[in-house]
Amino acid sequence: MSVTVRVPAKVNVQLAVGPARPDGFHDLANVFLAVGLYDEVTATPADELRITCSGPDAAQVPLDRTNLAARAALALAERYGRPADVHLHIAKDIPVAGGMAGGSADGAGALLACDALWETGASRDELLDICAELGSDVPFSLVGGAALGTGRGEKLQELEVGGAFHWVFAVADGGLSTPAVYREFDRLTPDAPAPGASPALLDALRAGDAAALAGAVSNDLQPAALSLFPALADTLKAGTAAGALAALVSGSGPTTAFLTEDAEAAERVAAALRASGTCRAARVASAPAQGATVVRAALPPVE
Ligand SMILES: C[C@@](CO)(OP(=O)(O)O)[C@H](O)COP(=O)(O)OP(=O)(O)OC[C@H]1O[C@@H](n2ccc(N)nc2=O)[C@H](O)[C@@H]1O
Ligand SMILES: Nc1ncnc2c1ncn2[C@@H]1O[C@H](COP(=O)(O)OP(=O)(O)O)[C@@H](O)[C@H]1O
Repeated sequence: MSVTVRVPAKVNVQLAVGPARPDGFHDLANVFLAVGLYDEVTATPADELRITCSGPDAAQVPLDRTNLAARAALALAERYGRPADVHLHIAKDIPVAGGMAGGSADGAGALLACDALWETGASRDELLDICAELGSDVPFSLVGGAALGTGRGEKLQELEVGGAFHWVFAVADGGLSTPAVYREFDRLTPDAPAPGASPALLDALRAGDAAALAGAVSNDLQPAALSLFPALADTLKAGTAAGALAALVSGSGPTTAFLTEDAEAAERVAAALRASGTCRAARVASAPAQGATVVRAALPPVE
């Protein structure tokens, strides 16, 4: 038996960041939107825990127990007092270290896949608790759609979305470390106010209104990401010049995100970004996307 789970990437349409807390994390008003770029995690019984990864960025993914998929399997196995005897294969399509929560997606995907394979009977709330232990963004990868994350981003309130939004993601050459971007935020923003969600942004999501959403998106980590990766300013300019309604850094970056009017506009902006030479790749995706979902449960092939 093997189980395959598909998990989406995310963009933060609002990322409001407060001051550093005593535990080193930052309180957030983090409006997550799941987008249609996916990793797939397949769990198959094995003698011991083993991680493999395929895809263009596979070489950048750790295959040891620091991999979020491995940590998810170990956490679930520990909770249910059983061995984590599973092979997890990650088919990776989400850019690595790009601010699109690819590692978090694999953590949520592995958790759901192992849960189905081991038939633990864990409740949704139990799975969400394990996700929150794995990382601030992991609960959202399980839930998908759109949600407001408060606390360090792990406390979720699901949001209504009234229509499809069409995005382009420009993948940068290189990655950014999330802790380094938060540290740069602290340096640049010594008096950060308490974060709050924007009512105009929540209205725009509810209405499915791309122009209104474009006027309301914001990312408090963007100045920090630009400070550490100044070339991103050229990518943002190229997408804006090509007609994007809004251009912003995705989360801690360095992937940049462009909101467009419709699917055709997204293809035009993606082509212009590719031609601009300011990014490694440009990917089109629509939102909202479904959270972690079992897409296949199959018996092994007969030998
Ligand atoms: C910035 C965001 C926006 O959604 O995502 P990415 O752009 O990295 O994908 C998140 O806040 C990243 O969440 P995630 O990547 O899960 O972070 P974690 O593993 O929990 O924490 C990694 C490190 O990021 C910093 N961190 C994270 C979350 C938070 N609310 N405050 C923080 O200061 C801390 O330095 C922490 O040690
Ligand atoms: N399954 C995974 N996929 C990708 N990166 C992972 C994974 N597990 C752990 N990591 C580590 O997490 C770091 C951040 O990766 P990722 O989640 O892709 O980016 P981001 O946090 O910017 O969205 C990587 O540099 C890598 O060392």
